[in-house]
Amino acid sequence: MTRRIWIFDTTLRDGEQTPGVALNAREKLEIAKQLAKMKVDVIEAGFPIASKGDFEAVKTVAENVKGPVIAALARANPKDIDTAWEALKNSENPRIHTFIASSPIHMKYKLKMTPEEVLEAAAEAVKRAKSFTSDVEFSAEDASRSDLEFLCRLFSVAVKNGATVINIPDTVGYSTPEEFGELVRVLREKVPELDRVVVSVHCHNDLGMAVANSLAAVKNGATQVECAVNGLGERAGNAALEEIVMALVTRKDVYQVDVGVDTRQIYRTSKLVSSLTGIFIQPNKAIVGANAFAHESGIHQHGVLSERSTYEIMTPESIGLPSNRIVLGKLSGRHAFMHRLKELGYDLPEEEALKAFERFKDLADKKKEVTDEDIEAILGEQVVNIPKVIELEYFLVSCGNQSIATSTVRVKKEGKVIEEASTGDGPIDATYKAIDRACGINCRLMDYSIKAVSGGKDAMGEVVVKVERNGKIFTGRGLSTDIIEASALAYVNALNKSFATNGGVISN
Ligand SMILES: CC(=O)SCCNC(=O)CCNC(=O)[C@H](O)C(C)(C)COP(=O)(O)OP(=O)(O)OC[C@H]1O[C@@H](n2cnc3c(N)ncnc32)[C@H](O)[C@@H]1OP(=O)(O)O
Ligand SMILES: CC(C)C(=O)C(=O)O
Repeated sequence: MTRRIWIFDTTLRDGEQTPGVALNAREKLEIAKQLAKMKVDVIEAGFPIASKGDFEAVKTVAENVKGPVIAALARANPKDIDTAWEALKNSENPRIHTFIASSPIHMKYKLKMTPEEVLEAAAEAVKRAKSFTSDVEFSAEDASRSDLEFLCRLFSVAVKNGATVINIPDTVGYSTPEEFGELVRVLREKVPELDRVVVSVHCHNDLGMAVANSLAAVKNGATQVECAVNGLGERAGNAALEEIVMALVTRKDVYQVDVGVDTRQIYRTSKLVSSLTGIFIQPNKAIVGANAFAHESGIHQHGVLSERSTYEIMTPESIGLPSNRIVLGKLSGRHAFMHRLKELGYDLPEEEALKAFERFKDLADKKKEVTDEDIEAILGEQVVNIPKVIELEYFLVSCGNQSIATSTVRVKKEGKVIEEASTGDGPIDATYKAIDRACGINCRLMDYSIKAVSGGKDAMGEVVVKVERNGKIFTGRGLSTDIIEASALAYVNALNKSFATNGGVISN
């Protein structure tokens, strides 16, 4: 039989210690309900002595969230413990979590207590908590920097006085995985009482090793892992719940343990926590970052499109994401582009598709991400194949709120390169007049419209113009990340259509 690991979620307690985060009772309840839906084993709802608001929040969670154990934190003193119980007492599964520091630094400078006094306070705290509930967790704060013999005595005292969960925190994220795994192993060996209780770990991420340390602890017999959604927590945060769970699930061959978490709720939980705490998730964050299941480079895209497991070690569906993402950009290749064309419903002859691919690559050089709208726009331009009697080679505009707009354009016309300049009512009018001069024509702009056809600051602008020449109206369309270029291209496109009706001849 495989060992079952308890997932103890501390998003609402240590997670709330993230600088800048404060959750009210309603927000804590919403997150707690989602954590229960995700089937975590324990929800640490808060630290009731901290404030009236946190007391109310823990009480609200305790009274309304069914399923997981609801824990509340308390220092090793009667008032904290009584207050924690007052907040928890209506829960169907209440746990008091009491703690005291055990390292020489913390005992001397912070608590100003001798080791014997700490032992005494721990024993009293656990006893008092036990008078309220059978489920009592005891933590030795800064355990990883404590004297081993003292830590063994402290844990032994806590269990003898009724603790049912013993937690070993790496409070300042100082341990390495080898050291921390060894600490768990040695404690289990030296403190026989630990056989009767849940052995828990609580790792901080100051050196970026919280998850690795927690997993090393699991390898060495820990049966509960304390963690927070999105890795929230004091300073650099706690071990990230989603990383712990997915590591245990994905590498079951290594850890050989089970968890009760419904992993398909991970993504939704992460989003909810991010939006209620206001702490944004970095795109390359493991499991829940926007890029965790996105593929941008051609070789990877080709691999994933042929067989997902080439570059995906877990499925996006397993964390509740509908699908992976093929991001089209300058590093993408033909396979991914053709695949997207098919998804968009285009079945182009190979030659056309390759032409579109070239245009896509040109655009991708100017733009971070090429969206579906960009591709639609590229194809829209390409399908209407107008002979290019004139081509815009170059333009330069100068304008400002205190100066007259001037535009210089270089146009290739019937094989010849012509440069002209003009002033105008704004940069676009000046550019259109300069193009007219270069072509030796006169036409009237009847209509002009512009819209963004994709999102973001680097959105493509699509300009549509209606131009009147010799009594006929021609529509032109231009597309670029630069709106003046889009405007000039639309105008040139309309002119080329007008020349096409005249057998490709430019006449006024
Ligand atoms: C490692 C962790 O994450 S522990 C949890 C940390 N979380 C928090 O601190 C958030 C909530 N905290 C608070 O709201 C406040 O700090 C309170 C309400 C707990 C205490 O506030 P105050 O009474 O104003 O004390 P303050 O925070 O300044 O100092 C902490 C006091 O608790 C004592 N203390 C710290 N840990 C413990 C402990 N585990 N058991 C007993 N006493 C403790 C300190 O020695 C200090 O005592 P002193 O006032 O006699 O010098
Ligand atoms: C209270 C304990 C578990 C803690 O948060 C820590 O040591 O980091």
